[in-house]
Amino acid sequence: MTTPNPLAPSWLEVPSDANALDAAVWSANTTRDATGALLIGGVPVADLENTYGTPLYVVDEADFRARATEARASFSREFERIGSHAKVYYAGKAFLSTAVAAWVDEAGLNVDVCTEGELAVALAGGVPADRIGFHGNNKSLAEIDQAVSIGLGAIVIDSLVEIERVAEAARRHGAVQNVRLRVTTGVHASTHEYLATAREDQKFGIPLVEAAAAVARIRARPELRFLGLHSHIGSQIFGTAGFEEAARRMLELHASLLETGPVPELNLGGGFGVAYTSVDAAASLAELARGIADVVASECARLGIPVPVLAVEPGRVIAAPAGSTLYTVGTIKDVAVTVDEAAADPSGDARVAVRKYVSVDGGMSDNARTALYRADYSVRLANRASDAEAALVRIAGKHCESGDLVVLADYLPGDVEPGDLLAVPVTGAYCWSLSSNYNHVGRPPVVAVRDGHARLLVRGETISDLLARDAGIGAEATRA
Ligand SMILES: Cc1ncc(COP(=O)(O)O)c(C=O)c1O
Ligand SMILES: N[C@@H](CCCC[NH3+])C(=O)O
Repeated sequence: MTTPNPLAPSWLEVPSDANALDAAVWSANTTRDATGALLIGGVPVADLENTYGTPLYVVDEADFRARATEARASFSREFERIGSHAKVYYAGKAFLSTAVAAWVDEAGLNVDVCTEGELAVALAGGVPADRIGFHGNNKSLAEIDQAVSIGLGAIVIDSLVEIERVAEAARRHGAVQNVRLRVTTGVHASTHEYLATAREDQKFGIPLVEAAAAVARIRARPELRFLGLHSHIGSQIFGTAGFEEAARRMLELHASLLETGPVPELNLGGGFGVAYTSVDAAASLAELARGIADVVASECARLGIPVPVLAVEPGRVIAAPAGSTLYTVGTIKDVAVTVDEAAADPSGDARVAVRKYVSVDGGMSDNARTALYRADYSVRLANRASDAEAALVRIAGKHCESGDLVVLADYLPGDVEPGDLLAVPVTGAYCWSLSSNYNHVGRPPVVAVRDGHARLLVRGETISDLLARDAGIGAEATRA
């Protein structure tokens, strides 16, 4: 048994088996074959590497679809139990391609988009316009015009000026547009500061105290139909307490608005957290749906109002656990690090521990979350299993930036070597969608694996693609 490395974070335990695949973080159809190599959706990772190269985003299609179906079923079951009806929107920002849009459509979900790009993909994937919602704190006039012209299911108004903008577009098109109003409840969701969206001092929505006046302005426009309020408290939130508190605050306002007109729906947004490592304890969709339903039912009873139709917008909880990323190891360095407490030892007897820096062929360009939020991930050897003693590793990328890290800390078999394949789980949300071309590295492809077959969902970018976008007219002309 390996002794714990003093450089490891306190939550990270030395694994009894550094090859084990914890079901809490690996997609449902990830296994090891008889040789110890990973199979994802029944496809050997060596085949994926040979066909598509690395880095590679791999989506376990059956797992993704099952999570989409479960989201719809859990919220429908619980909301119908309290006499409501669920409208479940998949938040496309987590990860959207035309195939993914078709999967969620087939699972009976609506789709939530926040740009004309996401809208184009959802429509190209065959999602009917009336099942799409449009968000965003700064929708362009063109985006609003397009949304109204194609009869989008709902536009979420995010600021006062948008009331006029959407109404004007509807007037031009002779339409009546369904709208929601995004309200900031002041709930301080326990998540990374950059992922909290209902605190006072941020850009989304309008404050609770200004909402009634805004709704009056919406209702005064015959081109708009007020569907109800919208709240989204943030993302990667564990537990149900934040959502329940937001529901309470929203229902108070909802009830007061019912005194002056209809309010058929309430949208409580997304933000449901997932386990990124074995120590994260994420609530199940069933628990979340039950907790929200119970609070809504009791608040509506207390306020003496009918239970509205309830909308939710899960993204990460559907997409993240179904995805993983494959990398190839390039270089490895055993870096001797002075352990902090020992360094402060007056005897001067500083202790040194080794952190193994394992560098892979991707990095912050395919997974920005570690650099952006110091997000934790885990990692496993993918091309083989090994009995070697576990070593503390840090998985670094290939970018010219010391913060270019994919996995801050985990244990891998200590014989990890250049050429090995590594797999990082739970990368199905906000990895491809946040990817970049930093250092002129092309975005990796995305493949779906299912029943032993792989199919390309999104083509990777080659250096030729990047060069083709360069508007310079070639070295000769530039230098002339
Ligand atoms: C308005 C809105 N709805 C839904 C989501 C989806 O959130 P998540 O992927 O955390 O479920 C987001 C992202 O935080 C959002 O901004
Ligand atoms: N990009 C964030 C989530 C943002 C959610 C959208 N409002 C993440 O990777 O966790």
